[in-house]
Amino acid sequence: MSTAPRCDRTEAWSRLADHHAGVGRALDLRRAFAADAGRAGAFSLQAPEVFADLSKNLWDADTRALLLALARECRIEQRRDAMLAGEPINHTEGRAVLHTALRAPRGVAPFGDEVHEVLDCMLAYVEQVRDTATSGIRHVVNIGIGGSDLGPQMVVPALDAYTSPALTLHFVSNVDGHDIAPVLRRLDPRETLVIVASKTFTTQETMANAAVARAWFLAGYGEGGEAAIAKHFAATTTNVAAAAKFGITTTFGFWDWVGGRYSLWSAIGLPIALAVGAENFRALLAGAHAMDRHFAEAPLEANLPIQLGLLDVWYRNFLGFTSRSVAPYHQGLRRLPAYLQQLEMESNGKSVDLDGEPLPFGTSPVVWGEAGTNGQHAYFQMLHQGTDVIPVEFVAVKTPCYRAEGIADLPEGVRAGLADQHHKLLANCLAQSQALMLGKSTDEAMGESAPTASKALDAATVARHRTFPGNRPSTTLVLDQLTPAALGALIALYEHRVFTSGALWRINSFDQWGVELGKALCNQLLPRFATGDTAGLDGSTAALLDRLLG
Ligand SMILES: O=P(O)(O)OC[C@H]1O[C@](O)(CO)[C@@H](O)[C@@H]1O
Repeated sequence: MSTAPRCDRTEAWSRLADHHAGVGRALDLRRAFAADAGRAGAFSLQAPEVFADLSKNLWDADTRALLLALARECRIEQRRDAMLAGEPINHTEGRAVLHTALRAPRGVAPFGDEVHEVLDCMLAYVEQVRDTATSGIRHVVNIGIGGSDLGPQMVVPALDAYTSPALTLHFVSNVDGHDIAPVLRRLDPRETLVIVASKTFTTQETMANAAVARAWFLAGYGEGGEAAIAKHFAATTTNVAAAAKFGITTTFGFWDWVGGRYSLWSAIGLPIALAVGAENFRALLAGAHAMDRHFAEAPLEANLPIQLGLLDVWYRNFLGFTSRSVAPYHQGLRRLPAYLQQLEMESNGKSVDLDGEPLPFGTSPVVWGEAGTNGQHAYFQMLHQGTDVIPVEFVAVKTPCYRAEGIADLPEGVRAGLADQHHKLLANCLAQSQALMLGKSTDEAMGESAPTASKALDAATVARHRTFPGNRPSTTLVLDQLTPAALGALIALYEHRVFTSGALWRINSFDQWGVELGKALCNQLLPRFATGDTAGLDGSTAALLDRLLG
């Protein structure tokens, strides 16, 4: 276990506290930009595939220098290297954390051969299935939850431009039958491949859905159904024996050193590879690997994941911000906030350090968001004028990319309309970060006409309602295009950023004991749904059970 100090026990932490008490908490972005024409450049970083404008954040050169000193005192580089070398840094489960090995070129990483054997095998299978004229498969249903669902569910629409029109992907995760029933209702078992994705192959939701899918398949397939399961079901799991017991013979394995929320690069990525093909899946891995190299090799001053992680610590522990909103201005990235919720909140939602000592400071922020511009018409009101300051992370993509067969045939007028929409999208993205920062003073509001304001109110009252405090921080990440490589790099960037804040907080970012209690209580409650027995339950749970069964 790392002996590196916890962030709050370092000299840099005390210096940051002093800095915060002085200029650090009073930084005004408008004044900072006015005083420094070079601020945008000084606080921008280029990492592989991802450019980051960090200049609209509430920090200055001193803040950044102190945060970098904090990172060094917490031995961030040694801790990173320990992870990359395969040391068992997930000490509560005695496991290494080696998702980076899944995207390293052959021969480079620990376990490289084994990883590439499975990858080659999986991608050969992918190409067979994608030859739909021969395979007869037109639909793929991925059954999995959490890390066995969110990654593929986020990546497949993001890479829509690269997907095959011959295969349609469906995702089922919830134990609620309202998830699987509408999916299966529309499908023909003879044209369907069901993937049962579960690291453990014991997860209640996934096992229940897999059993329903199996029953649906056998009922719909008719004669020869049992034998056809070999062709129409595949499993992605570390528990190959359990998959075999379920009756699945096509299995792609992975290893206990791949955390569920870090697993889209492993066999759990099978639905992604089926959607975009082997070459594009390899490009996704290569993009992530490029970001891994950046994380491993760039000096801290130029290291984007580390700087993002440091900003997260600054915001959470010094400025007291409890949440961060993610606004991808690309409809294909609409599931990115949900994906990041698991990545960050399951990793860093911890309240004891590596030694099990309670932490005296906050850890994971709430991560939430929605694709722009949709979020603007929902919760951005609160971001601009609410009482809480919530840093926003914008993701913008310079060049749009549509699935060729859909767009090339479209009339010129439609294509011109799409190009115009893209500029509107990007203008909205920039305008939101500008508005958050610039705000609008009451005097400015007084000077403007407000034709829709009630005539019953005096001008000063109306102006106070139309005032924006401004000085609200944001980061803007820019990708040139949402290619498989760019998406791989973006996801890896987030993984390493979560590692960085977790390492400074000296927590184990790679276990998830917090999900266990609810699972155990659910298993205790379940038999009561058959018997109606409420004996020994707390009053609320007993009354709710009665109501649900009555
Ligand atoms: O892949 P499995 O084993 O079905 O687990 C699914 C998910 O359940 C969790 O264990 C808890 O939510 C996640 O960490 C994991 O991604």
